[in-house]
Order: sequence, then structure tokens, then C-alpha cells
Amino acid sequence: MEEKEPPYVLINVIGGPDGVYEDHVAYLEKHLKIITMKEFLKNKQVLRHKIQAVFVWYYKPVVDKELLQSLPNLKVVVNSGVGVDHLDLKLIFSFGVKVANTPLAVSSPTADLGIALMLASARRIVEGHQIAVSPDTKHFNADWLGEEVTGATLGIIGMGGIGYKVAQRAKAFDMKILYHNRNRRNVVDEEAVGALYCHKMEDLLRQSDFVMLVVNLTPQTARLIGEKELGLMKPTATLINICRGQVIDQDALVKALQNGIIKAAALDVTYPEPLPRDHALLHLKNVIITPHIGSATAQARHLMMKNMLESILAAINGLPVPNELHV
Ligand SMILES: O=C(O)[C@H](O)CO
Repeated sequence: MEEKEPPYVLINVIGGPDGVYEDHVAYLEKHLKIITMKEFLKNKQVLRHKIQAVFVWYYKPVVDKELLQSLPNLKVVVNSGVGVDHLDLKLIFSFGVKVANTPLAVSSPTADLGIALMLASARRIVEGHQIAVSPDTKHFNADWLGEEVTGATLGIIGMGGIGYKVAQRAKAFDMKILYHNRNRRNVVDEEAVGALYCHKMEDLLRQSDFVMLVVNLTPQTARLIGEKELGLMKPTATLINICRGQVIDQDALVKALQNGIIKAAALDVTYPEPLPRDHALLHLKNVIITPHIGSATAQARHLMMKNMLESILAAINGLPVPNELHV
């Protein structure tokens, strides 16, 4: 009997900084026929009819109208990670194509990173490292002090999967937790982490020692934190961003950090990424920046790839698609 061909899936590239990992591809190939963008462009006339899924690994390939028009049998676009601000969902849905992401894979590591950034900023770990490894040992015995997070107030803006995991972790530090979200969580969730809901974001900003941003980037959240919001924060407060750079008005942030409107910032995300090397944020002592590594763990990337595979197979077989997104 002739063997059934595996489903054809388009990916951008294998290996390299932007590519799907080779060992992941080996795993995926047990179930799928992987077609790279290069192969697709070389043999478009044949492959365009066969491809049923696009595997978007760290924003690539770009799923635009031209690509959608060229894939008449496309069933699903699966996205690594939770944020889908780089995908035009309405456009994709208008082609009758489903979209799925991987929220479960990223929530714990991203929450871990948020807590790591908060602690690193509060305890001045980056500066401490620089002093400890400096050839000049005169600053070794710290004559500068950090802050404790124990007992401090953490304001979480965005209480979805990641925000809630941040709260669970912060509870272990005996932090007072405030949160602001479009929708209030249920009382059981709130009580489990001791989180108090702030209907107005302004109230959270005024009271928090640490403000952590964990929202999706949408037209409503772009530049959510600007000059006015920074002005409401305590001069002793730290702003932590683990979602998307565009959620902050960066020019306003630079001014606030330079003028002591807030104390510090710890950012896993900026706009653009990477920042130009002469950008003020890279040269302020009260700023820590990491290169968008919220989900950069071996475990998360593996789970992402597995979840993406599950969504592809479900969509192709007409089954309910895990982590399917809707309008
Ligand atoms: O959205 C996410 O899951 C991460 O930021 C990776 O893009």
C-alpha cells in the first residue's frame, strides 16, 4: 500500500540565529514534511498546493497577503510564543486560516525572568558583577546599597497567564501585590496569591514600589506608559517590562530616569530590538536590559515546538486546535 505523505509545513530557515533548531526539525520531521522558504521559492508552483501550515518561529516568515494568496490549501499558522502582535490576525482569518500560539510554554520562564529582573535591579546585581570582576578592587566592599523586595509593593499590569505566575512568585517574597487588568480575576485566583485589584491603573502606579508590565501589545496598550503615567509613579519605584517595548513611550522613560521621576528600569524588551548603540537607555546606570529572553530556555523552546506540532496536526485533521486564537 502506498504510504500517505506527511503534511507539508513552511518554515523560514533551519539553524542560525533566526532558524528553527536542527534537533527540533529532526523531531518535527517524524510527523511533517518541512519546507524552508528557500525551497518554497525555488519550487513554488508545486509546493504552494501542498503546504498546509506555516510555522512562524520568532516572527518569521512574515505572513502577509502575498504569502497567504500563494498558499491555497493553508489551514493553520502556528506561532512560537504568546505575543502575536506581528501577525495580522484579521487578514489571516479572512483567508479561512486558523492561528494558534503557545502560551503554556512561555508563561513560567517569562514570569521567572520578570522576577529575576526585579531582583537584579533591586539588588544591583549587574553593577555588583562589574565591581567583582573589575581589575580595580577598590570598590569591592560595597559602599552602596540595594533595596529589599520583601514587603515591598509589586504592581502587575496585565494579569493573564504570565502576570499570574509573576504574582505566584512574588507571594513567596511576601510582597504586597496589586494588579490592573481589563477583566478582574475571580476571587479564588486573587486570594490564592493575595492580589488586590486596582480598577484604575493610576492607583496601582501611585502605590507600587515595582511596576511590572505583562500586557499583550495591542492598539489599546501601545504607549500605555508615558510621561503622565511615569509621573504618577514613586520617585523610588522601578519599572520592569517583560512584554513588548512599544508599551512604553521610551523617550518619556529616558527623561523620567534621567530626572529622578522614577528610580530605575529593568527591560527585557525595547523598541526597536536591538536598540541603536547610541541610545540613551543603553548608557544609563539605573537601567538593566536583557535581549528579549523571556522564553529563552531549552525547556520552553522544546515545549513551544511540541505545542506548535500539536496545533498543526489538529488543524490538518479537522480536530479542535489547541491554543487556537479567535478574533
Ligand atoms: O511573545 C512571546 O512569547 C515572547 O515575547 C517571544 O516573542
